[in-house]
Amino acid sequence: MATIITTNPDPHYNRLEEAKKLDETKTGVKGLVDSGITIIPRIFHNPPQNQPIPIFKAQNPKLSLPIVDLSGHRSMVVDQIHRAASTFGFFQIINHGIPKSSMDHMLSSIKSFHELPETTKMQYYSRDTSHGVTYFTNFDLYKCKEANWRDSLEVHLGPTPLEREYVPEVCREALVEWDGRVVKLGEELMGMLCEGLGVEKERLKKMSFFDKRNMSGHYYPYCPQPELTMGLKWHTDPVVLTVLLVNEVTGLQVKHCEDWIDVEPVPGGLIVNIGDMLQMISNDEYKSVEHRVLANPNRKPRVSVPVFFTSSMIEDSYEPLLELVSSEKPAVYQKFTISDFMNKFYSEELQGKSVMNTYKHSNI
Ligand SMILES: O=C(O)CCC(=O)C(=O)O
Ligand SMILES: [Fe+2]
Repeated sequence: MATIITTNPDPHYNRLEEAKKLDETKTGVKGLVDSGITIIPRIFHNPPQNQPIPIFKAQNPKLSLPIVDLSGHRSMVVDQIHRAASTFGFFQIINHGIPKSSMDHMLSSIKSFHELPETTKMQYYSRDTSHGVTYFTNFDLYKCKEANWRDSLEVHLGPTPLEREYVPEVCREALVEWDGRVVKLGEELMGMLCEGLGVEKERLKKMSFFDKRNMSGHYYPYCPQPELTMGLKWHTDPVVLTVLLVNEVTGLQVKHCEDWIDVEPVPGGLIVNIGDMLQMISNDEYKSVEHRVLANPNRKPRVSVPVFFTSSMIEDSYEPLLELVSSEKPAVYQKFTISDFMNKFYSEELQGKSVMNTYKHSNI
């Protein structure tokens, strides 16, 4: 029989009660910090083997993510993006056409939301996403083994038009503007990613593979014991593509050849990463790569704003594109629907790549 390793020697620790207690404060992790705690609750403790060691240092400081200058010659840009997406699964882009002022406005609006007076912010706290706007801590709080030191505001932007009245006023204007800009950029990136694969972008459009977008406004407050927990545990994104805006507080790490590498955000740049669904339909040509965020040891909060692109046709079947399948490179994945994929994703805690792997053909 397998030995069950428990890191919980405290007989009084009750995970569910601790989760409930945190949830009922409706002020998330930031609320804990504001209450002046210096010892983090047990629910945030990672087992020693999952704690980031050496703390705050990547294992391979010499490696860094490719930086792609979108103002370069198109064929060169397509080639660079193709290479980055097939290896790191992550890259940074500069000269992407979104003004710095718009990026700063988006980041400061998300920061302002999380720093609203508790009584105002609490009104948005919920685990019900039906209005398309929710503020919460740890979407998988009741399922995860250990919680992350992070709070989030989640907004469903499209294709169903955003219900503006549900969006907190402090970030409404910035968000609507960001959405408009990021949709254009996402389309442009997807076009180049398709070109790199030799696939017509119209094919994906017809499949509605890229028509939906969700935004998260994450806030990683100061953590008094950052060596014991994570800002966000390692995972891959269960979407097609992610365009990520971050402030200057570092913490994001990307896995590359068994090493964790630090992402040093380029001023004015954006981070782009391939999601599981693009890896699957590209028949493993593009890679959806594991990443994580360290708990923030700085007094200054870390703010990040990913926009996740995915499909709204949740009952349609998707599979590796026929153009990318041959006798030398047979289809790696079976057909999948977004609804089945997401049900599997939400039934587990956010850790690992297990969902994508469940669709692998058994002979691969
Ligand atoms: O905060 C970050 O930089 C990354 C967030 C992320 O990976 C996610 O929300 O999926
Ligand atoms: Fe992610």
